Amino acid sequence: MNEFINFDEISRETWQNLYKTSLAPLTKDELDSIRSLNDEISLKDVSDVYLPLVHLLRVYKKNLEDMSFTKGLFLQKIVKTPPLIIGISGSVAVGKSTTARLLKVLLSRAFGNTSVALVTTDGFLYSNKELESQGILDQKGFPESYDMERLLDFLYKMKSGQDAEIPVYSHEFYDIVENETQKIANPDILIVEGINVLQNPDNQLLYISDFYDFSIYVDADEKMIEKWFRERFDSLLKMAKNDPQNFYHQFTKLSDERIEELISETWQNINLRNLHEYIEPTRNRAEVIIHKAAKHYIDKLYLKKF
Ligand SMILES: Nc1ncnc2c1ncn2[C@@H]1O[C@H](COP(=O)(O)OP(=O)(O)OP(=O)(O)O)[C@@H](O)[C@H]1O
Ligand SMILES: CC(C)(CO)[C@@H](O)C(=O)NCCC(=O)O
Repeated sequence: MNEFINFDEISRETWQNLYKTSLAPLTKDELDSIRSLNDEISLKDVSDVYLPLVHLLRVYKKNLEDMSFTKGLFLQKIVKTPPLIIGISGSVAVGKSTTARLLKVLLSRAFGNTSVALVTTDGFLYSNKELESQGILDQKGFPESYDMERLLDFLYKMKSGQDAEIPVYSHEFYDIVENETQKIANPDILIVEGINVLQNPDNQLLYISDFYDFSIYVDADEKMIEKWFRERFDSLLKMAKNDPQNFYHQFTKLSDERIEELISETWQNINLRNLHEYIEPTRNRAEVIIHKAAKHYIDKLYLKKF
């Protein structure tokens, strides 16, 4: 069966005209804050693709508020609207965190007086020490490398209006950071970004996907994603050159051939395998698939029909 049978394929040209009216242009401060996230982000993408997406999210948010109100009427009590939870998934290095950070800026702008929090599921990876003791350090990113129960518990707390503290992962240290946590205090909107956002572990009473009100899968041709993975690896090496604390520092002393081998092995045996086996199979659970072509240019989107 066609995987996209349940989706409308929408070209960028059609999408950008779906909601053009009454969008105020971005202010200089907003443009600066977007550029500071990643100075490569195309501002044309922001106005053509992300602003209509924010409008669609407004519809989902309103729907959630209406539902809480109506439920309250039925139960004859005040039901507080839970936070709108948005999941963002896709391959390693496809651009999930950049998309998530951009969306955070745009949602804060679009919904005045609304707190928007962003977390990455990287924080729910087991520490290197734990992965090593289970003999699965080379499977970082695979389902068994995450504490999914803790992630579920966190999402449950968020939906029930409680505060939470979660662990922090550092790409530079390649590990969970000891004695550091991220505090999340009862936001109105929560963005959860990670490769496993749409994965449902077996034998759980609660499904992770039950917590999302909206979900996005960032997609691209795998040759393209490999290119972005390689570019990011290069920039991590550059950043690590003069920093012996950085995990990537050890690689800066290797020959170009050895580095090439290392990148190819990591991509082929870990990240690409993970994409094929565990990440891509969750793609059709998303509400929206954002498809990127060369240079991160968004060429089309898929919107779930029902
Ligand atoms: N819209 C964009 N425009 C230009 N460059 C981008 C864009 N999105 C991502 N990138 C670049 O692509 C690379 C991967 O992006 P990012 O770190 O956001 O990916 P990710 O999916 O969150 O990766 P991971 O799962 O490993 O954390 C980075 O080098 C980033 O600078
Ligand atoms: C932390 C994850 C799992 C996800 O962001 C990923 O970036 C990662 O580190 N994967 C392991 C293989 C690698 O080093 O790319």
